[in-house]
Amino acid sequence: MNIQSNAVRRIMRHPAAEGGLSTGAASASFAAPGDVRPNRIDETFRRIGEQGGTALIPFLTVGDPDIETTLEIIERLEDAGADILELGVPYSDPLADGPVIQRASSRALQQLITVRTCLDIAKKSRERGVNMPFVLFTYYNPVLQMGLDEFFDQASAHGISGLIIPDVPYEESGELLERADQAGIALIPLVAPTSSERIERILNNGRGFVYCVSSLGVTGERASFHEGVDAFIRDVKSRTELPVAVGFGISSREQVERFSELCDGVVVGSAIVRTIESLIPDLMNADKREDALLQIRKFVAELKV
Ligand SMILES: O=P(O)(O)OC[C@@H](O)[C@@H](O)c1c[nH]c2ccccc12
Repeated sequence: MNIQSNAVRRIMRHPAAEGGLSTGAASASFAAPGDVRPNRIDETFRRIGEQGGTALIPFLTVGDPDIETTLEIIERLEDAGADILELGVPYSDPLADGPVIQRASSRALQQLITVRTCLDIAKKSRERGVNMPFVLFTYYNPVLQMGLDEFFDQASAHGISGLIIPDVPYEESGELLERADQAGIALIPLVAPTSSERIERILNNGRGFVYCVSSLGVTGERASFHEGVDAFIRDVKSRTELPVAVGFGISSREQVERFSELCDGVVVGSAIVRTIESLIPDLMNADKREDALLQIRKFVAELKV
């Protein structure tokens, strides 16, 4: 199938995601706060909300196991029904990540993946007809290394819609929020069951969507979640007009279905990264590559509710 037909196929599946076509939404279910320009993340949640669905938000580590494979996996994720994609910038000290994503970061760093590579991947994916909004996930150090001016100029130019920086607390994110707003990029806040009295201030400065962390600790598949997680998500939902997504530990359709009752989106990272990891030998084998890519697509398609 040539790229042109891929692009057509993708646009036909997500016409509203193009942003150029009206969804006919009389009232936005989820409005960007204040005068912040709505971006494609808002449109995506609104479209899915109107359909009574839940946004599926995969995370992958860019460049794991290599750049071309990441590009092909991104296409399969969209084909599988992913609605928004978290593009993870590999980092040498991923303090919030469990062993699966730590290993993926190490493999990607061996490919010399940088923030710029990740932005290039975003641009190349667009050229290949991928429509879903991209959320760049990065620790703060790579952004500092690049310089804030250059980072936001390049992120905006490469079509990044959202940004998650887990190691910058809300209290120190004033300049980042200002620059992200200027660049038209949603700085997505993370809230945890322990955020308590800080939640109000975090939500008041939220953009794009609110990322509820389901459990304490680091990323990684879980059989159970923080005991008060349902009440926590309901509380966050009651305090914001933004869409609310939950992540950390989610790895099965049953878990996605459970959380889709409570929120507007579900983030799945480690389970997808581990699936990719388990298939690396086949992904590197020309005779088995296509089947391995199909297995990744099937795994993710099973998570779409
Ligand atoms: O991997 P999990 O348990 O499915 O959780 C999502 C997570 O991968 C992704 O959102 C993420 C990757 N690294 C992070 C660090 C902090 C918060 C979130 C993240």
